[in-house]
Amino acid sequence: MSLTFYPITKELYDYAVCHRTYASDPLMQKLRSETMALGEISEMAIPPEEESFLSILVAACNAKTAIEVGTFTGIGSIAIARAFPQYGKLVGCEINPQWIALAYKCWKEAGLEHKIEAKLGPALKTIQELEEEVRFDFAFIDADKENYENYYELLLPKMRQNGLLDNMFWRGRVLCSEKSDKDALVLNRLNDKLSNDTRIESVLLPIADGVVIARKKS
Ligand SMILES: C[S@@+](CC[C@H](N)C(=O)[O-])C[C@H]1O[C@@H](n2cnc3c(N)ncnc32)[C@H](O)[C@@H]1O
Repeated sequence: MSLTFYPITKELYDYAVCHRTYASDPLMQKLRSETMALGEISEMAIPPEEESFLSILVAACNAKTAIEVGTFTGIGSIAIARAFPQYGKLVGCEINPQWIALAYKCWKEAGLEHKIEAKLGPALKTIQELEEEVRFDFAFIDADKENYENYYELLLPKMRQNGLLDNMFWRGRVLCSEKSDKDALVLNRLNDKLSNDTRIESVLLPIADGVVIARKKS
């Protein structure tokens, strides 16, 4: 097995972030500065390269319906919704009304409010209450880690094709699964499960905080 990889530096990371399409998109820049102004909690937002990655993935698989579990201030939802064709629909699950209010403002500014339906409340309940026949082309799981496996199991039967799970490195803590670190244990167990799950084909990519792409097998 090849062990070839190139360790990333801050300079190389910044270089990568600058070298992408829409790197200086004014709407995203504005939303990012409003998110940063929230202080430490802004760390929850997906990084710029992941935002572009999401858009490209959604467009590449021609997704028209999607669900985001954990919407926060809306960066991921905008990245997904603007990659849709004319009639796409995203369900955005979020527990905190303050974040949804901020996201909604930006959806309107982006002219995407008709493509995104915010579902306020615990995402587990939202997903359980979806109509039986609802199906998604794409899912982005990015909320409370303790429920990641539940989100995965509930959404898999509803998926037509691809899904993405964020924070699967949990800032490196998946490597040292201390009993006290429940989220690291959950994610470590889920990484093991996903790589052996015959229902999907998956890869854990070393970008952002570790991103799993899972393709549902037909
Ligand atoms: C990492 S952030 C999501 C970042 C977002 N996807 C983005 O594009 O920037 C996680 C979000 O999940 C929300 N959240 C946490 N637990 C939740 C739950 N049980 N149900 C719904 N949302 C939840 C948090 O309020 C937070 O906004």
